[in-house]
Amino acid sequence: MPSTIEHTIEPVFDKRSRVLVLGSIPSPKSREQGFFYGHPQNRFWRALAAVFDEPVPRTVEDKKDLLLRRGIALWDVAASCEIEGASDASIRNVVPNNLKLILETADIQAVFCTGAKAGQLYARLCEKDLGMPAATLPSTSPANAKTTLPQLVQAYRNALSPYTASSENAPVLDVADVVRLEREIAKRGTPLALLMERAGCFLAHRAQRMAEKQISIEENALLNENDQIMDNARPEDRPRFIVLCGNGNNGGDGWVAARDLAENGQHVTVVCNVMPNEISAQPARDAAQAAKRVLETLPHALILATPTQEQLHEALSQADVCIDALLGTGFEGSHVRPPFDAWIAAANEQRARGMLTIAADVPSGLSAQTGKAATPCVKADETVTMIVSKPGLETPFAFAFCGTVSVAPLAYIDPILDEKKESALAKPRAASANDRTLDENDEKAAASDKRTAHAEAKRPTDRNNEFLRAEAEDDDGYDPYSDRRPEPEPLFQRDPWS
Ligand SMILES: NC(=O)C1=CN([C@@H]2O[C@H](COP(=O)(O)OP(=O)(O)OC[C@H]3O[C@@H](n4cnc5c(N)ncnc54)[C@H](OP(=O)(O)O)[C@@H]3O)[C@@H](O)[C@H]2O)[C@@H](O)CC1
Ligand SMILES: [K+]
Repeated sequence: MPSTIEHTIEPVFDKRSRVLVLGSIPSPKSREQGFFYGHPQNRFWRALAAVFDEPVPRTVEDKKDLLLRRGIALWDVAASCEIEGASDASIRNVVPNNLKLILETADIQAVFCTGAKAGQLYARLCEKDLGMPAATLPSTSPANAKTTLPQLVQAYRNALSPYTASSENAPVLDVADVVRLEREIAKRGTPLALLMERAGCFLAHRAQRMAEKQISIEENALLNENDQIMDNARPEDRPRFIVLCGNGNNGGDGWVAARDLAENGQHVTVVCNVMPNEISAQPARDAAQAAKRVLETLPHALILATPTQEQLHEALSQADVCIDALLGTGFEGSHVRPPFDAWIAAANEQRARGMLTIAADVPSGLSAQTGKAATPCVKADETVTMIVSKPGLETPFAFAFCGTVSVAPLAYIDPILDEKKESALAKPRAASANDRTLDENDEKAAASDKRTAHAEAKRPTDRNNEFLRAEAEDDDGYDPYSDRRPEPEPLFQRDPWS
């Protein structure tokens, strides 16, 4: 029997939205959850996350954050209709939503419908009024079995990418400003604990992607139907992850990443110097305690506390991918103190033997502010830096330690940055990167831009790409990815622009 239903979920949009994505009407499961595409088998959120190479958002807050960060407005065509269950084919007597509400606020440049029914309804009831045609994308519903997840991802990527925001344009902020920014984000409703949860999940996501490359899984097998990456691999063939966790909040990111990897069925060893209840930094202590409780229940997870040098070497020698979460923006000094100095040396040795390393926020031992490397300093293949980039990661020689730098967009910061423009919170990532930033010292900013542009030009995006590797070689043939000490050693104190 058809029943009449009213749409009660608020649309998601703001003045920065550039593309409008419309379904027909929320399914019973979505109505129950109070948010769009809520059925666990619906592939909308998995496809969207894959388009932007992000972890799949889990909560309504994560989903809203992703949409706003990427400039996507989300609603449905119907404000009310008659429908049988979740069957689009049974939809009758549709009263459309007032979509003009969104167009009055945002400069929408394209409209997409998530399935044929929504497309037909839009064309019949909304197109004339709005003066914009809509393109129809394949439905993400499990009922649309003929379209696989990789096909969905491709279709949504092609459609959305020209209009949506990329994290490559994220600004560069001084470490002190990042701390202020984090507090401001928390004040506006995303607590530090949630930022850490997202940071850890981003790290886990990138580490899994790195492992996929490492074990050469076919590109088109990366996203299988269940999005359980590498799920088809036999347990003994799965990659092994090691997570080096420090005693501060950088370590907290590592504990969350370890928990997330283990929950995804991966083999994980956490190496730590203190147990979670001894961590004084918050939110790291709570996050690490929660992670420990989960890890202890999983047979493929191991916690190695205060290991001997032999135990550490043994654990590293079995790892395919290492997450370095020892020291982040709180690191100080020209030397890393024991025992982390020995841990870093051991991790770098193992990397030279083929283990891949991914650094949380900044390679441990590298100053996020100046780019100066301490003794010793982690050499990473990739650095996942949180929220925004930091000046130290943009210095000319930092990429010898950072590898590829990617920004994990943990929160929707554009409104904050725009408001803080006048107070000179942000400065641009590259000379042309964006125009919403100011600096109190124009000369300093210009020098920083020049260095940034230089670093951008020199940073290889793929260490396996021979051309990029060749370009990354300095004049003396120094390859930053090798473990040979450069001759002459590039000193961070020496400003190549002076
Ligand atoms: N705030 C947030 O909500 C979020 C924060 N986030 C994350 O937090 C990170 C910043 O965390 P943080 O400020 O706790 O500092 P952190 O980098 O862990 O370092 C402190 C530790 O380093 C140690 N240490 C220092 N110098 C040393 C040396 N020479 N040699 C050896 N050890 C040394 C110091 O030791 P201590 O001086 O206490 O003995 C202390 O234990 C940031 O990078 C990001 O990853 C994200 O999750 C987003 C949400
Ligand atoms: K780190």
